[in-house]
Amino acid sequence: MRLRHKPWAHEFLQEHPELVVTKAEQVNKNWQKRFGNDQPIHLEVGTGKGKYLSDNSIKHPDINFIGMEMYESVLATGVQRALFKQPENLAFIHGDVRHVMEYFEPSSVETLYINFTDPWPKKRHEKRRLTHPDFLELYKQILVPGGTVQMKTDNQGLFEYSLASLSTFGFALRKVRLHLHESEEAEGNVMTEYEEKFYAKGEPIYFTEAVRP
Ligand SMILES: C[S@@+](CC[C@H](N)C(=O)[O-])C[C@H]1O[C@@H](n2cnc3c(N)ncnc32)[C@H](O)[C@@H]1O
Repeated sequence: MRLRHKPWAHEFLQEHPELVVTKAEQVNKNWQKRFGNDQPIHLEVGTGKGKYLSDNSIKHPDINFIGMEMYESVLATGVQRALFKQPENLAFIHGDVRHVMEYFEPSSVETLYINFTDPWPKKRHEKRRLTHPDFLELYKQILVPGGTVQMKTDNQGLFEYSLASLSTFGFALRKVRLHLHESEEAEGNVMTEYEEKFYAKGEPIYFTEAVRP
C-alpha cells in the first residue's frame, strides 16, 4: 500500500498512551487491567487506519477491540478518528505482528481478524504474508481454545494460499465464502476501509472463518 509519511505521527502516538500502546511494558499483557473489565478480546492484525475496529467497538460495546499496525503514519489517522469517538473498548498497538507474543498471554484472544492484508504475490516474499505458517503459530498460541481467525480479502491468490496454509496448519475451515456480500454473512458485516473501496467497484470479497487447532 502507498504510504504518506507524516512527520508528526511518532510524537502524536506517544502523546496518546490511553489509546495506543507503543511499548509492551505499558500493558504487561494485562488487558483486563487496562480495559477495567474481562470482556472478550478481538484483535485485528494489520489494522491500517483502524476503521473496522473503530466501527465495531461502537457496535459491540461488550467486546474489547485491539488493532495492531506497524506503520506509525497509517495508525496515527486511526487514532485521530478514535479520539473523536472516544470508545472505551478500543486500543491500538504500534508494532509488528511478529512480536505479538510480547503483548498477549497465551489463550487470551477470542477472535483474530486479518483484513485485506498485503498479498505479497512473489514466492520469495511468502514469509511476509500474514497467513504464513510462522504467523499461524503465533495466532494459535494467543487464541483461546475454540477461538477463530476471520479473514477478508479481495485477492484470490492470497485467499487460496491462506485457505491451504490454515488448513495444512490444522485450523478447521468453518466458513468459506467466495462472495461475502452475497452470502448470509453479509448481514451485520462491518466493512473495513479497503473493503469499502472494492465493494464500491463491485468486486467480490472472499471470507473465511477458521477455528484454532
Ligand atoms: C492493505 S492494509 C489493510 C488495512 C485494513 N485492515 C483494511 O482492511 O482496511 C494492510 C495493513 O497491514 C499492515 N501490516 C502488514 N504487515 C504487518 C505486520 N507484520 N505487522 C503489523 N502490521 C502489518 C500494513 O502496514 C497495512 O497498514
